[in-house]
Amino acid sequence: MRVTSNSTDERPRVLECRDVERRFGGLVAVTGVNMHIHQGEIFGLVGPNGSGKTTMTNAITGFFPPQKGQILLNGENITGMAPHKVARRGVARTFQNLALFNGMTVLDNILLGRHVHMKPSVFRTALYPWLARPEEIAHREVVEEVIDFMQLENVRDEPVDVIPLGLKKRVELARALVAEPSFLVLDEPMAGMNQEEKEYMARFILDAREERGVTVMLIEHHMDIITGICDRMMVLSYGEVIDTGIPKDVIADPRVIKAYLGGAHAVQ
Ligand SMILES: Nc1ncnc2c1ncn2[C@@H]1O[C@H](COP(=O)(O)OP(=O)(O)OP(=O)(O)O)[C@@H](O)[C@H]1O
Repeated sequence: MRVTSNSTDERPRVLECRDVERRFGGLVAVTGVNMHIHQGEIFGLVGPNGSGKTTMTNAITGFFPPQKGQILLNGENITGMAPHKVARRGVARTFQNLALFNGMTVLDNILLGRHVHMKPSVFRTALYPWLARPEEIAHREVVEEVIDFMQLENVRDEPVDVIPLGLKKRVELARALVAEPSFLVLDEPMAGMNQEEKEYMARFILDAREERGVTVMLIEHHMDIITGICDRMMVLSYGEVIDTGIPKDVIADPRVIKAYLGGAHAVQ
């Protein structure tokens, strides 16, 4: 099914969520969520702890499908689709808690992000290793280019567990980017970072949009980052949307101020 935009923004909608609901037992984690993200946007998703941000991320990426509503990616209904199939459609994500493989190098962790493009031809590769060579070289080229883009050259051969948190978060973003996504979902990519590291990460996200044409959904608690780099934002509270719009307007909304002052995070 194709969906056309009926807002004043004529850009195609990469993502559209319609009346999405997800429950866990008796707990309604999100309900009645309507949202859309245009091609090329950086879209912020914010809300106090437990408001349903990660639940929406998991619903979109196929990890926990919604029980009600629809999710459309580039006009295609992907509701309930398995995560690997969503990934093959150009969606990559990072996780709130680091999901890197300790003991492996930075390079090998990033290389894992290419798995969506790798052919499962273990048998053929074992018998005829030379057939796998061109494919491996192509994967390596993408990885090298992303290592350069994310400025990880100096730590490429380090075990990932010994590098600082700011760099680990950068490795996660690099692993998502080597999948060559068109839509990137970032779940708190700046958690635990100092100001300088946050600004670096914000720059990489902006560059990913400018230089790689990626559309971004950004979950963040740091309101200064959201207002600084997002084109539009949406606020969830207790699993429901309380406002969507350009950051300047949304952070002035009394309902948003109340939700934040009632929670752990203040609007800055
Ligand atoms: N797998 C799960 N099983 C049971 N309850 C869950 C599960 N995932 C989320 N929840 C509940 O759903 C609600 C929304 O949680 P969610 O993690 O989506 O919020 P969040 O906005 O991402 O919070 P945070 O900012 O703390 O990460 C919470 O009450 C949470 O306890």
